[in-house]
Amino acid sequence: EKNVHPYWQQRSAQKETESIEIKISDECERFLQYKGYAGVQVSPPNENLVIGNRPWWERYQPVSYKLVTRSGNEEDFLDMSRRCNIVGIRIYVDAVFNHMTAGSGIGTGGSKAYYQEKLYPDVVYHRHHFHKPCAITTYQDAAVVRNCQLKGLLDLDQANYMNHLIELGVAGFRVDAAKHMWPRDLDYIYSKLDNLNVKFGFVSGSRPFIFQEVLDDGHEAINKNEYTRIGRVVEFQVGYELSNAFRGNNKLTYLENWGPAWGLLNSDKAVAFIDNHDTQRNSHEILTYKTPKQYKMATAFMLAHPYGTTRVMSSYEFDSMNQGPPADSNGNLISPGINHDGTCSNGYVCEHRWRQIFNMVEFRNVVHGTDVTNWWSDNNQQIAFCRGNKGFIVFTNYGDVDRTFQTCLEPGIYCDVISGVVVDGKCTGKAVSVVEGGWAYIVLGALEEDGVLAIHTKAKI
Ligand SMILES: O=C(/C=C/c1ccc(O)c(O)c1)N[C@@H](Cc1ccc(O)cc1)C(=O)NCCCOc1c(-c2ccc(O)c(O)c2)oc2cc(O)cc(O)c2c1=O
Repeated sequence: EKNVHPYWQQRSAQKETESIEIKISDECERFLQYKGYAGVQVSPPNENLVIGNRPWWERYQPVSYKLVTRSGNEEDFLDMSRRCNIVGIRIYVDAVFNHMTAGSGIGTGGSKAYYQEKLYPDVVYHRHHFHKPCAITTYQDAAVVRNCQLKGLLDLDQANYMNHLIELGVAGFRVDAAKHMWPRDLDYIYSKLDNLNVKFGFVSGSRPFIFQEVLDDGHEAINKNEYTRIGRVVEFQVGYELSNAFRGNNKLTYLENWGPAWGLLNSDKAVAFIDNHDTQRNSHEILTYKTPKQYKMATAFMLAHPYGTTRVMSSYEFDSMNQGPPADSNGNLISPGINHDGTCSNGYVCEHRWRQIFNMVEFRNVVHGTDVTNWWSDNNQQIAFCRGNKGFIVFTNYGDVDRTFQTCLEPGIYCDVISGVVVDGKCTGKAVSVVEGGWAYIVLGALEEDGVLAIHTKAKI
């Protein structure tokens, strides 16, 4: 609280009535800034259709671009943007502008929108703005995928919504359903976007960071490479292939050439991630918090490897019966509580607060700019590698590791940042002794809580 203006101290005093967006402000100040996170991607902040049982996907049914949802209103959004940017945490908005909700009788919008007649009084659209209604009957014809309605959703394009968010201090956008929009249309929209707002600490002339959701399993007419010229693309293959490997369906040793050799986009064009809001609920292959050991190993590998700009998921618990966010009987969202051990309560998973994950965020920051060197494997399910002379990591997905490794590090005692943290110059988890020449004897049992051990120069005691 020491470096927070009294206004904000008074604000954060209001506990229970706080919106989700205010809670994100709190999290930026009390946690994210100290763990080396660079930003937060927030759920669509624009008004959405209210659907009876509040499914998670109602947030992807736009009714207007008014910044009012169950997560908060425009004032809350500005509070979040100000307080997070002050401590160096950027805000990225999940922008849904391919379509408006078709309503189609599945809900009631707050702004008197008339979906069937396609009149949205709170936005500038009218009938002639919409594509002729045709259903997406195939993903093998690019024109159909882009010109027809996605499952009854209405098509539109639009940029002033994003400029309003840029004015409020947003650093960039996840472009939802980009696959359903022509690259040239998106290029035109992006060209209309303002530079980032210097009042929030951005360097003058900075451009919004754009990352486009293009669900491309490699078997459809539309190819993710069509979008890399105009912005970054979220690389689903990262989550797919790392889930496959750490589930034991592929040998870890094959990860030696991880990157474009695996069919992945070039590193500077990719946003790498394991799971997202959609794959958590609709993919059976991609790992989630529900398989914690493998999930942490896949996330650790993604963060330890230089590939891409990485995104960590932070979830709330769900099951097939209740896929939506924690809410009370009136539908008001319940915010996460923070337990004494730093984990979240009230039905939130908060993977970003798991020690093995936030410590690997620090690992990634410490080794930034170095290459993967000294790759080792047992030709099967055990691998290890250095990142320059800054970090070393070892994985076992089968069998015990019990041997000496070249860690590429200076001699000394290093704390394993997976099994513990460094507190007052001591390791709460394992300690690794590196001798002259960088050699260290390391034990990592197959049955331990985590199948990873990682050390780096900032964890030296
Ligand atoms: O399951 C869902 C929502 C899924 C979804 C939502 C946001 C995403 O970012 C996403 O990737 C998926 N929606 C449910 C319910 C629904 C919603 C709208 C509707 O008109 C009909 C039904 C559903 O069963 N959807 C049909 C299968 C999922 O088809 C959707 C896809 C989608 C799926 C696979 C693809 O290869 C692809 O290119 C797009 O993207 C959306 C994006 C949206 O912004 C809003 C949507 O409704 C959807 C969306 O329905």
